[in-house]
Amino acid sequence: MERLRRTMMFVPGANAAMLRDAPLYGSDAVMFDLEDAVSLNEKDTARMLVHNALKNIDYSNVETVVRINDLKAGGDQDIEASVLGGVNVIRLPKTENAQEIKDVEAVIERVERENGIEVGTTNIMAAIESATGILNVREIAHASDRLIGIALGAEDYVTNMKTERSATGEELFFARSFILHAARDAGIAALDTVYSDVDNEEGFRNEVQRIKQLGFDGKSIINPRQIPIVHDEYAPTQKEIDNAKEIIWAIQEAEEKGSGVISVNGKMVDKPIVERAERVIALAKAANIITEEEL
Ligand SMILES: CC(C)(COP(=O)(O)OP(=O)(O)OC[C@H]1O[C@@H](n2cnc3c(N)ncnc32)[C@H](O)[C@@H]1OP(=O)(O)O)[C@@H](O)C(=O)NCCC(=O)NCCSC(=O)C[C@@](O)(CC(=O)O)C(=O)O
Ligand SMILES: [Mg+2]
Repeated sequence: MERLRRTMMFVPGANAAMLRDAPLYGSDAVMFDLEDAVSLNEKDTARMLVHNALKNIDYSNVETVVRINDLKAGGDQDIEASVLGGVNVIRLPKTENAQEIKDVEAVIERVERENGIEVGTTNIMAAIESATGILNVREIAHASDRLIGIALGAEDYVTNMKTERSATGEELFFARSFILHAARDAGIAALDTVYSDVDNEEGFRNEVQRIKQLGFDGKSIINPRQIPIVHDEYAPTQKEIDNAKEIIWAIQEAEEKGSGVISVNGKMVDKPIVERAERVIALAKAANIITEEEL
């Protein structure tokens, strides 16, 4: 089953208490930051804290991600500490071209080989945060078999574009659409950017509704209070669940009779509609609206 990535919560790598409590809040992924949330004089401490957290804290089903520094600024040491800690995903910030992902992959592979870790265990995510990155996102999306997703980093992106973030987000529409198309073309996840105004619940909810409608799998977030809002917006309604169940049962019945297309409540149902119904069921299970056993 496809892994859900509705919420990927940034946790500053130098904050030991936040690293400890991060998995308790219920996000789909926790993302330990060694880059911009860590000051230069705390980089070594943060790397060590993140390594120890990965090794000693039970993150259970919560996917672990580490946002590393540029390879020229300690990123190789960040990778080593994270891979040895058993991280699931390395996130490269400010990715501008495919070669940078290949370089990250080479370091990961070396660390895996040298330490008896099965080669290919560690996944990669690319965060795109500039015009150059957006224009190269198609190649980036295909740069490595380890790449499981692409994320937008809008704070750096709008700075690079010489603008600011607005409530309606029109300055991000092209970047979001381009990232989504590249991710879907490569068959990987698309993650939207952080919403920095943590106390503005209404503005955050509006943004979540917009990015869900565009097609994003989820969002990078910065605070536990943002988790229930995203999960709530991504949770299907009972009507959507009932409709999805009906579609799946009907297509199973049709396939038994040798047909791939049928009509449910007067509407044609074929493969893409079945795929959408299956996603509704997966989201309903993730939100504990229905049990794993149902369907
Ligand atoms: C925003 C704020 C200061 C608010 O603090 P507040 O104190 O008001 O929060 P409260 O709600 O009161 O906290 C209630 C309880 O939750 C605990 N708690 C809070 N946040 C927690 C958390 N994240 N992890 C675990 N625990 C947490 C807290 O310790 C407390 O625990 P307790 O005392 O026990 O009750 C805080 O959240 C925070 O630091 N967030 C992370 C910020 C960060 O990482 N920024 C870098 C990544 S973005 C970037 O770089 C831009 C980007 O690159 C992005 C891209 O690329 O996508 C681009 O370009 O766009
Ligand atoms: Mg950034």
